[in-house]
Amino acid sequence: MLEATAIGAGYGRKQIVHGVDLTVGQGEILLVLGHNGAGKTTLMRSLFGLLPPTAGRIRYEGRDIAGRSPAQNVADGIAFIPQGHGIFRTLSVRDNLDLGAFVEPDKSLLPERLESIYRMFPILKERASQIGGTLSGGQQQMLAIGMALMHAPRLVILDEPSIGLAPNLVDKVMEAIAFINRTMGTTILMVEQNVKYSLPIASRVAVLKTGRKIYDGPPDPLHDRVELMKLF
Ligand SMILES: Nc1ncnc2c1ncn2[C@@H]1O[C@H](COP(=O)(O)OP(=O)(O)OP(=O)(O)O)[C@@H](O)[C@H]1O
Repeated sequence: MLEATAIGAGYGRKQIVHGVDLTVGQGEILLVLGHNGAGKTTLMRSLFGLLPPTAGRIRYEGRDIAGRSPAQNVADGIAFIPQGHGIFRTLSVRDNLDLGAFVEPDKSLLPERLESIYRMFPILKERASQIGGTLSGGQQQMLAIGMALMHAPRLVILDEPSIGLAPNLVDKVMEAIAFINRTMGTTILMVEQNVKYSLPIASRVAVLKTGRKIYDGPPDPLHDRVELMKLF
């Protein structure tokens, strides 16, 4: 579904990502691991169009998308959920969800979509009129995912959805991501630091180290702590 080849990215003259190849197959959950500062966020931002890559090619569903704007990518079925959720903190839960649907041209699809999100995250229905910024961290993450789902993306890019969450909430967020993947067929590209909770839901894993990919393969070998440590 997504095929990035020899991606380079950075800030000004500071090159952060060096020649990374990354493919995400239709229906996969690709987990991107790596220590702090490895360049995971920089890579995701460049794939989504927030930071134009300095090198390489990005193909999505067979089309070249390098250089496209985030708005064009959203309209083409890609959602990006940034670190720290990216919700509108001063707006209500319902208003956030409505804004998530902003790019959907067929508004008649929205009531059913909203109901399915409420079924998935009943807390969002209970708190529909509450101001987003007053939700707990876990609830804000659910809202960010709900907003993304309002435009029925085919590919969701998530940047560290577990950050700042208590372990029981991390578990719930991972469960929700796996559920969306399984029931809606949504392809997931997810950056995480929390190996314990993210590895069990991954179909494949890529590990970045100082801007280079050093592992790309099945999650199974990484359940072995010694193998995992070799990569960090
Ligand atoms: N806007 C920016 N301007 C300049 N340098 C930046 C910018 N954003 C990130 N960097 C640098 O790029 C490097 C990689 O950062 P990045 O956020 O991509 O890593 P990461 O793997 O996502 O780390 P973390 O897991 O801590 O979020 C770091 O050295 C960081 O300081």
